[in-house]
Amino acid sequence: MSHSKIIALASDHAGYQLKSYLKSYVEEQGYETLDLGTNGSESVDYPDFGQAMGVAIADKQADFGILVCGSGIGISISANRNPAVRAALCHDGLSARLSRQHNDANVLALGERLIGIETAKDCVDAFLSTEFEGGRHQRRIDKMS
Ligand SMILES: O=C(CO)[C@H](O)[C@H](O)[C@H](O)COP(=O)(O)O
Repeated sequence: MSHSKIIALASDHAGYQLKSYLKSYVEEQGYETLDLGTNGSESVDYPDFGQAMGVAIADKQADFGILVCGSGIGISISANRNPAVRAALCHDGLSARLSRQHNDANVLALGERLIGIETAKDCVDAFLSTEFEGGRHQRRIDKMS
């Protein structure tokens, strides 16, 4: 099945393996991907990749983003400095689902050193299959803009 949506992915060195795995995972589901790096295990700085995600989302080069660093914390903080980004750091599928339903999150952040592959897949599946509910939640999103 092919999707019209483009998923941008970015990580630092500590998230590189999970980012690579998830890139293939979403491509197998028919999504187009935009890989913003990093491209190996050499130590790099997560703000460079969080900022790259912010630009990709702000410029509408991608519909959604997936960020990975060791904990997911640094790279999500970095991406959230861009006003176009609502990045949600998730450790379980329910959080990922709620981040879409209530927060209209457009970027999912994960910590490779904290969660396993199956949990990461649960998060991605929930994130990409859940719609924003709007209504009272839209009012709250508007207040953040
Ligand atoms: O930002 C982080 C922690 O808040 C990430 O986990 C980074 O990936 C981590 O800090 C990288 O650490 P390293 O010791 O340089 O590999």
